Amino acid sequence: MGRTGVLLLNLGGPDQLEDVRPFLFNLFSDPEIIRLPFPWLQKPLAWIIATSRAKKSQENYRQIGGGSPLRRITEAQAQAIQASLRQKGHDASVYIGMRYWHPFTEEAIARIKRDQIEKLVILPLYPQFSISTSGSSFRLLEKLWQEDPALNQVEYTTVASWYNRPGYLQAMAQLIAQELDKFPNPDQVHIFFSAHGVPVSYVEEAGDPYQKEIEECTALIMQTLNRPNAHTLAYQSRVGPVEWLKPYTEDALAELGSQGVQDLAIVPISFVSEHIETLQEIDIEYRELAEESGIHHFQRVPALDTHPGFIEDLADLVVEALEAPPIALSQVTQMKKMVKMYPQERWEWGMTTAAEVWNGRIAMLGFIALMIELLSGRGPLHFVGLL
Ligand SMILES: C=CC1=C(C)c2cc3[nH]c(cc4nc(cc5[nH]c(cc1n2)c(C)c5CCC(=O)O)C(CCC(=O)O)=C4C)c(C)c3C=C
Ligand SMILES: [Fe+2]
Ligand SMILES: [Fe+2]
Repeated sequence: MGRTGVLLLNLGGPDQLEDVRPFLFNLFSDPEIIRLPFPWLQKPLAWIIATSRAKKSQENYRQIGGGSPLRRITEAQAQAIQASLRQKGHDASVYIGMRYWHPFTEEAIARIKRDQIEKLVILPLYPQFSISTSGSSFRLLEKLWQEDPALNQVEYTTVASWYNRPGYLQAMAQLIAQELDKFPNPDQVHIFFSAHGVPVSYVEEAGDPYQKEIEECTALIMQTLNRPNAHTLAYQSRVGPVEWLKPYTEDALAELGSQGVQDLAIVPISFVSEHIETLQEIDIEYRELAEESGIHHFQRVPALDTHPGFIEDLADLVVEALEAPPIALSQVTQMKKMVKMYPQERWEWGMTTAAEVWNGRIAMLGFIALMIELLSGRGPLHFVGLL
């Protein structure tokens, strides 16, 4: 067998406060994160949102030590997977490809080429598939493959999602059980699954399987845990004025508090590492909100990070993927049936030339209004909290 590699895909996060604004710019420049009918608007809008959000976001990163721990944790996960693969007799090199910050996916691909990797497993570190996460990274890789004929020499396979793996479910159940057992009455504790949200339109219009996979994952974890506790699933980290998946975490916490729930264990479910949304949003903001709502005992279940059972399961997943027939990047997006990734075939309201002209005029007016709002500090986007 030739040289083997594993490419771990992840989001990336700012290493220091100065990185926050360019990191946000990269994130909002991604059409899978903000979907605009006019590609030429993408970068100016990304610049505006990144610039206006940077201060608030920097403050959040300051509260967790001045940067994201994501790179450090992902590197530890990569090393642990590599070591586990070696123990299983597979001499593979593990690479990290982040979508919005260093080490970028492009850098990982350059290393893979330099090391003359012949067989590659592409493995997102997101248990569930979303257009906005794994989908965005797959799309970028598709583009890199199209642009560089040398990559055709790499025989690769792709893993779309893996939220139903027994080893992952057991590791999650074990971490939850450990947290429940810290309470005086473990069976009375309400288990609160908090998933990262996405806009409703991703699921209902674009066919993102994310919500379905999150719901199935929650049910499977509860089944594996095999305890009598009540549980809730809600969605956190909403950005912008559009409707996101509901219930929102803040509303569901307030509702449970008003129902008299006092003991609660919150489980971050869409991400396998500690990051800004566990360390800041849950540990600081939601904790405060829960306490105000009367939930006096609020424990957060830690992220998996380098949990040995979890790492071993990912290493097994890599071995299985190497032995199974290869899955192409294009197949992965088709497998998630109906998923329409940007650019969409044609926007309904852009079918006629007249409509195109009007769409352009409206977009230009919107852009001017946005600039005025940014300069004046007043306007509808400030009102709804986006700026
Ligand atoms: C599975 C997890 C994630 C989904 C789904 C997701 C969708 C999504 N995110 C934004 C906007 C932002 N995300 C930000 C940070 C961030 N997002 C995830 C995970 C998912 N995002 C993680 C792990 C992180 C943190 C990385 C780190 O630094 O530790 C941010 C920046 C932080 C902030 O300013 O709040 C934004 C903005 C959208 C719009 C979206 C779906 C469309
Ligand atoms: Fe996000
Ligand atoms: Fe957030």
